[in-house]
Amino acid sequence: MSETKEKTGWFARLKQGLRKTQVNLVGIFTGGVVDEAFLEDLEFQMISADIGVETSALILERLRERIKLKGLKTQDEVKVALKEIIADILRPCEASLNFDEHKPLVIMMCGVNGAGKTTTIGKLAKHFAQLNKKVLLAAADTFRAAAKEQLAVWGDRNQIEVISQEKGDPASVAYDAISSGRKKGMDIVMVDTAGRLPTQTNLMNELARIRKVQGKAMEGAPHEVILVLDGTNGQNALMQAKAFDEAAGLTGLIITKLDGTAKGGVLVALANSREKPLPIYYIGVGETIDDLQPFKADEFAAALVGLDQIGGKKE
Ligand SMILES: Nc1nc2c(ncn2[C@@H]2O[C@H](COP(=O)(O)OP(=O)(O)OP(=O)(O)O)[C@@H](O)[C@H]2O)c(=O)[nH]1
Repeated sequence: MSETKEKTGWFARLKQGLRKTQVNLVGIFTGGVVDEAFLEDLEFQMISADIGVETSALILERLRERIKLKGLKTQDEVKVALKEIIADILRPCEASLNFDEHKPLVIMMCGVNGAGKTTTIGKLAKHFAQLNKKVLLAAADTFRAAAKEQLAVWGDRNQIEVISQEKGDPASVAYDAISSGRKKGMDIVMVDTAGRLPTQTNLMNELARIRKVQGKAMEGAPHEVILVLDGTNGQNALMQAKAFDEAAGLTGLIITKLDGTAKGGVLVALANSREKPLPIYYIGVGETIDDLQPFKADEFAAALVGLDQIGGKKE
C-alpha cells in the first residue's frame, strides 16, 4: 500500500472512530445563522464532548475574535475556524518517540485497569518490529495472571520475546528484562504494568518503585513513562494524568478507545491542562493494529469537526 493510500485509510478510520464525538460536537451545524444563541449552543456542545468548561470558554473566545476579525458569516466558515483553533491547542502534544538516543529505549506503560495497556503494547511491538526494531517485552503485570499469559501467548504468535517470572515481583521482572535487553542488543524494551487506580495509594507507590528499580538496570531508564488512557473516561482522564504523573513522572500519553465514545474532546482538554502539555504519542480507534496510529493535531481536529484534512474542505 502506498503511503498516501495508507494515510487516507487511516484518516477515514479516524473520522469513523470519532463519529460519536463529532455528532456531539458539531451536530448543531445545520446551516443556519451564526448568532449569539448558536455560539452559546456550541459552547454547551463542546462541554458535552468533554472539552471541559475552561477550554471550551477559551475556544469560544478565540472563535468570537476570528468571526469579528475575518467577518465570518456562515456556519461552514465558523467550522473551519473551529478546526483551526482546536488544532492550535492540540499541536504542542504532537511528538514521536525517539529511538536513537538510548539502546534499548525503555518504555514503561501504566494506567488504570482495562485502559488498554496490554493490547496497546502488543500493537506497538508489532509496529516497531515492522520498523526493524528488536523488541523485548516485560510482563510486569504480575497482579493479573491472565495479563502475563495474554502477553506470553501473543509474544509466541508474533515471535517477540517476553520476559516474565513465575511468581515475580514487578520491579524485578522489569529489571531482568532491561538487563537481558541490554545483553541481547535490543532496541526497545517495553514494560507492562498492572492496572491501578489513583486512589490505591499502595499500588501507586509500587509504580514509583518499579520505575526506580529500572534505573538500576540501566542508567536513565525508563526513558519513557507512558500513561495509557481510556478515551471513554472523558474528563476523568485529567485526574488520572495528574495522579500518575505525581507517582511515576509521565513523559507521554496514549489514548485508546476513541471509537467507543462521544467524549473524544478530552484530548483538547488534556492539551490545555498544563503549561507544557504531555506529548500524545499514539491514539487508538479500534481493536486492530492499524487502529493505533501516531497522533497528529491537524488530522485529529479535522476528524473531530467532520472536515477533510487539507484546507478544511467539507466532506
Ligand atoms: N474499541 C476499542 N477497544 C480497545 C482499544 N484498545 C484496547 N481495546 C480493548 O480494551 C480491552 C482492555 O484492554 P487490555 O489491553 O486488556 O487492558 P489493560 O489496560 O492491559 O488491562 P489490565 O491489565 O486489567 O489493567 C480489550 O478488550 C481491548 O481489545 C481501542 O482503541 N478501541
